[in-house]
Amino acid sequence: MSDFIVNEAIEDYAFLNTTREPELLQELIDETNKNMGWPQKLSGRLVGRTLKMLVQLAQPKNCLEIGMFTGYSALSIAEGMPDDGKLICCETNPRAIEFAQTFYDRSPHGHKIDVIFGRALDTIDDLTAKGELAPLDFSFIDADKRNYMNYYERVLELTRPGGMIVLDNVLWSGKVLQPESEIDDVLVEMNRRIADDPNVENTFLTVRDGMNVVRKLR
Ligand SMILES: C[S@@+](CC[C@H](N)C(=O)[O-])C[C@H]1O[C@@H](n2cnc3c(N)ncnc32)[C@H](O)[C@@H]1O
Repeated sequence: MSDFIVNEAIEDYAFLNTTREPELLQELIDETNKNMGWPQKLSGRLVGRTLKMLVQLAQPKNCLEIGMFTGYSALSIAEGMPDDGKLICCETNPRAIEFAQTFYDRSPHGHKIDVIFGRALDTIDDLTAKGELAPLDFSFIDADKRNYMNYYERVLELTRPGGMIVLDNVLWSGKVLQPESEIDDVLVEMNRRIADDPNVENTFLTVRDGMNVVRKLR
């Protein structure tokens, strides 16, 4: 099934009428396509520029990314962050980490990014035990969908009131309309829980495969 559920011509039109990402990120896309398995995991311009815009407006200092891959979204987030901001990225693929680091080393925003190898839930527990994670200002959740509810709940606890959480792939290629698998059910339940929670407000964007933008109220 395609990752894109918006009409392809409309998707192309939106892409062509969105600010281009910096050249380094275009190079990162090309190199990911050439060198990495499953290059379609990379979120791309529409998601990346949306993240950059949100971060540019909110100016979060304490940020978390769950699921970094080759660093496209991380560099998009870092680009909008203040110079003294910190983005902690959780990733389990050592090759993706090595690849991403070569681009962070070349980016004027790379110094804002710290990568931690390992399963995100373990990393969150470790950092929380050391008092190094909360209060979060901004988080981007984009790793294994089976754990989405766990990620969301942990991150929500650690987010300060007024902080933001963005979840990618919340339309799950449209499978949320006719869930058939356990993973489909996780996405459906999580989207419903967010919309019903009086402690947050959200907007569900039909950008690419769906981005849920959540703001913690209290
Ligand atoms: C969709 S990709 C992320 C794409 C990236 N955010 C971007 O926009 O380019 C998901 C990533 O999550 C990683 N991942 C999967 N399970 C994980 C886990 N339990 N903890 C941390 N990362 C995980 C995968 O290795 C993969 O690189």
